[in-house]
Amino acid sequence: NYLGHDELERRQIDPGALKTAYDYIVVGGGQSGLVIANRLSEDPTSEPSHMLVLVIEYGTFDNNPAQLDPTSGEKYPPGDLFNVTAVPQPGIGNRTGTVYAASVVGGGSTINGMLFERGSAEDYDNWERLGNSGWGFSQLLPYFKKSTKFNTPVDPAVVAFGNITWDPSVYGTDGPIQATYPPWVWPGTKIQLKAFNEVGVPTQFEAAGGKSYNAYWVPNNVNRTNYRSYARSGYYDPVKSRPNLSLLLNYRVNEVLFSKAKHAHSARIQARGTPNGAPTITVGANTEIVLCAGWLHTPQILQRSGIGPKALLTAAGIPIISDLPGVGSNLQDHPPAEIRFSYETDVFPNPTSSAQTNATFAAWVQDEWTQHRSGPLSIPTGNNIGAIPLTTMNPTGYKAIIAKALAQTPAAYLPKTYTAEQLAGFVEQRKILTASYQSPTNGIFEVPFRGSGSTALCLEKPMSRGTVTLQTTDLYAEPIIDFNTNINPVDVDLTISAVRFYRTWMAAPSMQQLSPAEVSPGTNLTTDAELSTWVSTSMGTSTAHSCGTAAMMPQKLGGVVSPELLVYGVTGLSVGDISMIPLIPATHTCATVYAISEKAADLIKARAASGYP
Ligand SMILES: Cc1cc2nc3c(=O)[nH]c(=O)nc-3n(C[C@H](O)[C@H](O)[C@H](O)COP(=O)(O)OP(=O)(O)OC[C@H]3O[C@@H](n4cnc5c(N)ncnc54)[C@H](O)[C@@H]3O)c2cc1C
Repeated sequence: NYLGHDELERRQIDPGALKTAYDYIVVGGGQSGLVIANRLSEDPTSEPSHMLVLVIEYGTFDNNPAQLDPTSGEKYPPGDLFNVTAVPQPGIGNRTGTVYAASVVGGGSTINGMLFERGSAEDYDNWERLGNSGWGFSQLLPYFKKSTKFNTPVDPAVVAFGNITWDPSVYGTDGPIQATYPPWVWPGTKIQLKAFNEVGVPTQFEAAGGKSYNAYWVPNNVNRTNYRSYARSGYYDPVKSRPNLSLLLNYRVNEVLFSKAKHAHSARIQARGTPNGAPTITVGANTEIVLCAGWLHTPQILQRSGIGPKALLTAAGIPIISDLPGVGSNLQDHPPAEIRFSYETDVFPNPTSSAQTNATFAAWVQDEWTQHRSGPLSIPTGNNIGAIPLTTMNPTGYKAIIAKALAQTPAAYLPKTYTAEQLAGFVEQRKILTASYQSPTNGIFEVPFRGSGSTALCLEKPMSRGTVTLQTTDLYAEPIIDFNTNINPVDVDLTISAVRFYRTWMAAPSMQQLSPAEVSPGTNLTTDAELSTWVSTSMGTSTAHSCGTAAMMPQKLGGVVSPELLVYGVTGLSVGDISMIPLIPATHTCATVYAISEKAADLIKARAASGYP
């Protein structure tokens, strides 16, 4: 059929057909898991590369054709997500906030908004500054390229109308994930860009070469005919004939099991939906087990396996294999604050009201899509981002915010469980973050825009840190999620700076043709105290960019994995997903996860080639 999924499902192996052991077990067939499984199973015929790879995925395929259309980028089908909530968040008025964790083959890439951008060079250089040699932007750029194929946009008239610019040299030409600009630009976007320029935010010619700050165009991960290009279509479907690659669906990895010498030798798995105590299967891994279960479950699996904070494991009755306090800590995201302006004299057509109020336009939109896969419905969540440096947002106040951050007692706003090592790690992070706060080449707030007056202001470099903690009374229940959103008052100060700057943007000369009228926060809220209250009632927990819960940092700084992505204190176990991020980059995370997992695969292959210790 259209997706060829009958054939795909025939390939999916039955638990009864499992071998006793594989060379590699990849835990989680989400975005990073499919990348790593593809690369590790490359070259199946020539020894010694004939590696048997098993991917174990909790979810299944999403074969709904609508999930491949750009409009799926804002739908987030509940069946493709874990049904979880965070604990009440004191920093945002005790609201619980949304949690996004994918539970489907392809993971986040199957359901995400298809905004395909990278962070700035500084974002990744900061990882290296934290003691992670080899992870700066120049070393990651080859992997960004390797994962991508940039297609020249199909409609030159749209490119000319929007003045969309790009530099093909920063993209790959034959990578598995396709990217391009869709054949539509809302006219209001051009006005918004011009207004940004007027308030000191220039437009980048191309952001993906390490310049994702100020204002810029962002491609979407879609193919030339505007179908979602994602881990399944790019890394899994094309390799379905490989005899050495197997995918087991609807199974949950409970634990990784270790030898006396603390070598990870097998995974214990259980059929999805079966109760605690139901039969499990143990599958062996001769070479390595790679955790790719995402920011929420990679730390949970580690903790269940005896790798995590000693006190937590003891409370849960789990024998300690490696006392790593950082497992499940360091949780970061981009908390969003919804800001709303109404454009009283909006241009036509616009994304806010034109399709609702003009039947002719609405019919044209549908027709354009069904006949040509073009027009407004070809845009997923958008193509324009402002990533605003703090020095631009708050030129007179940024030094005071930095001074406040540096004067804080580090433990004051961190989870009570933080050890001396973790505190030292946070102090290092704070040094780096405050340097970013005064950098003109790093975005601190993201303002996505697409011609409408309302958007989510996203805090790109928060000081607050959350946790993912095993339920000690039910190890197989979903873990306790605490984002600690805005718990550090510096995050509130940064958000207030962003709100004020948004107002400055709306007051720019070019913007006046749209007559922007503030709806929320509301013009009556002006003082720090008033805006602080607004922030706490309107900020959310997540933009689905959660990361950092098995961070790559030196162990003496509370890290969980080394720059080779190997888990400290054991052998044969690595992390290849978004959990390894030590400091959240100022970008949507999908492209970064492709680069991380491509690099992870190379690291794994290199150690296999050089012989394991
Ligand atoms: C709704 C949503 C919208 C987003 N929008 C964008 C966007 O527009 N642009 C952008 O750049 N980024 C976006 N992102 C972020 C990006 O998609 C993610 O950061 C990325 O996909 C994470 O990849 P991962 O491999 O670390 O985890 P995932 O892709 O989440 O993969 C983890 C996999 O592990 C499986 N799993 C979990 N536990 C177990 C277990 N115990 N045993 C076996 N399998 C298990 C899960 O089912 C899942 O398939 C979005 C994410 C979401 C969820």
